[in-house]
Amino acid sequence: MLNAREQFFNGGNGDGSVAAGLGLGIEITEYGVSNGGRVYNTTTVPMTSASSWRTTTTTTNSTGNATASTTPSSAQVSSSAVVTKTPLEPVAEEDVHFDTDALSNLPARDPVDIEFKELSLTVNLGFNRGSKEILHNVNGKFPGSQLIAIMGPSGAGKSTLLDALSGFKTTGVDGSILLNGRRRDLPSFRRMSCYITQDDRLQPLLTVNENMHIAADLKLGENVSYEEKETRIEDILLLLGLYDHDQTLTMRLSGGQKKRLSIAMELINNPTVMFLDEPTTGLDSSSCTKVLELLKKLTSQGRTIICTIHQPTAKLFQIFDQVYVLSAGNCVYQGGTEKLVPFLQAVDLPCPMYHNPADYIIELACGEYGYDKIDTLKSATENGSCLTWFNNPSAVMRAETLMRKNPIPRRTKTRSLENTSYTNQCSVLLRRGYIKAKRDTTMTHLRIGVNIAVAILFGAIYDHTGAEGSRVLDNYNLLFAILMHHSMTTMMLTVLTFPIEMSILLKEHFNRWYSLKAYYTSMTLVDLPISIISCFLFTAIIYLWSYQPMEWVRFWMFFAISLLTVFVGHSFGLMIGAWFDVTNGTFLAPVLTIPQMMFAGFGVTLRDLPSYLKWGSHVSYLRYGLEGFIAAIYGLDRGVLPCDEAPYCHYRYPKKFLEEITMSGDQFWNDVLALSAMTVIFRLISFIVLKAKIKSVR
Ligand SMILES: Nc1ncnc2c1ncn2[C@@H]1O[C@H](COP(=O)(O)OP(=O)(O)OP(=O)(O)O)[C@@H](O)[C@H]1O
Repeated sequence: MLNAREQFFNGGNGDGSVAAGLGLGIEITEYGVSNGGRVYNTTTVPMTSASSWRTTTTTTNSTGNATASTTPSSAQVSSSAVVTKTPLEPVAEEDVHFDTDALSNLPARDPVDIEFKELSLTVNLGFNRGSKEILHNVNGKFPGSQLIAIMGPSGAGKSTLLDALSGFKTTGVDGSILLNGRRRDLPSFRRMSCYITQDDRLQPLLTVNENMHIAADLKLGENVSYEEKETRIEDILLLLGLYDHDQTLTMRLSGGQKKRLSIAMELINNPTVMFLDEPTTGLDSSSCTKVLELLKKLTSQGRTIICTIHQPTAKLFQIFDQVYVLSAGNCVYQGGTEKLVPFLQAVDLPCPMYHNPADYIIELACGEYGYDKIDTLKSATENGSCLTWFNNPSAVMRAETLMRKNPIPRRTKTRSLENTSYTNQCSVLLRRGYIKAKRDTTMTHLRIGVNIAVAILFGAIYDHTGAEGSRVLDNYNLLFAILMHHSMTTMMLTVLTFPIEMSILLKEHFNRWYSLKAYYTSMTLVDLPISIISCFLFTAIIYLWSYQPMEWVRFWMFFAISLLTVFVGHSFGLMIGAWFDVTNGTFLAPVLTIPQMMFAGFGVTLRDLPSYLKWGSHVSYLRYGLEGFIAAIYGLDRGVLPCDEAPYCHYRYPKKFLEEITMSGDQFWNDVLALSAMTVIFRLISFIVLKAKIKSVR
């Protein structure tokens, strides 16, 4: 005899037969018995073709958890198996193929039961605005090896609950979270779990295969052989239907493929608990089904998978084992998906005919049928404490039983959360950075191209200014323009691109791929060659074209100041990019550069600055850059300048020019020191800001 849920989703009549609706669809009727009464619920699922049926065999394991396997064959019925039928998607040529055999190569995990009691989460609303409680003492139990959906209307607190359970959010969290009956030890829990964000934070310029290898090298480390990593990657790609796309750039993948790649990358170290924030958002119904079916398969090996989902269709809803529904931070239902209709009947809020129960409970949770109904549901579920509506309530183990059944988890000696050493992390991240840089049209190609183009433009405008005594002021303008170019281009590029990188950093760092220190070191090192190459090309072109003094020592001094200005600009941009989002960053970067220009000694000489503003010139990196350029071009006792273009040559003697701009031309090493110190200070601040940012989102 089919149970209520199976009949609801299959349209079966209790004997395995299906009520078909003459090609338009199938009418599905669910009925369950609760409190002595019948619950009726019908819905219509469109049917693509009469022949497209797949048989799902649902077996019940010893813990009462349902496991499902899908075959395209005709029904197989055994005493312990219930045969259900679901419409099969038309198989397109490029349709995804999940190789379930590959699943058997992934080591199974010991299931972990998650329980939370009186869980509340309060956020600070900012200075003088007080705080707000988002989760209100909710309770719940997520048994191991199950696919669990956290549902609820928008703003109900789904993501917040997921954040609290995964340990992504720790500030303002109150109450207890138990793993197999014991209080959660966050570091060990983070070692066994992963969090997959709603937006696919993937490296777009790497292929699927490269992304997988980087993840494997970061998560499995040097001790696992290449062959072993390769086998695991192959298995996961086969399992997730990505094997045929392993040479495709991630940015060219479809939404569903990106989602599967996010899952694939986290599967490499085989987590026991997986948290997914809205894995189906932005996907078409077929991709949604594929992603959820895949997750369901993963639970069969002991993994507990918890995802938030907005409002699943009837077809998607049936894939979940258990559902947890929130309304304004309170639990309004917890239990098996098949028990939802009987539950609603039991609380006297029967699901109307032709209504998807998932839709109906959300409507109730939204308060569409009155806010008193929310209170009714909340008290019926005892804010998540009630286990009556679980698929198999008698199989749900109490915390004490779980504690006795599961040994005390081993404590690891290492304090570090990452699986591999700092040097391994740096070398893998450097490799990833190198691949990205090679393909990055903005940070590499455009940057080098812009440097060449601007150098040519400046060269054409300031042709010969470096050698001609009558054009010293033009040359001075050129030096300042070069300075602005070096600082602004790198700064703005960083301000615009770093926030995107930041979101990937947050995800990967939380999932323990690498430490912030390793990330920062590799990021700094990856940028070095690009900065040096683009700066050298620029310097060579402009130096020759504008006829600056043909002395090697002056050339290298000029190049050194240019490069240091690039480093300061990059570090300054990084500081702003780490602190602010793109909008605020693009506004602030130029705004903060203007005072630096004012204090550079270019418009107003350093001598003429009001005494109370003199400090400004000491903190302006443009001042040190300009002074360094002047030392390189007009310092070192440069001789008399030729004056071929004009009869009157005011600055024939460079010393006179130096006097007028109140620069001595012998401060080169001080300027180098000041620029280097500023680079280090800005880098240090950026690191601290990044660290604080990572902490603050939690
Ligand atoms: N840091 C915060 N400061 C203030 N309010 C917050 C903060 N974080 C979350 N909230 C509020 O908490 C409530 C729950 O947010 P949450 O993102 O968990 O909802 P959700 O159910 O996941 O919604 P959605 O489905 O729309 O993503 C919302 O009203 C949200 O505005």
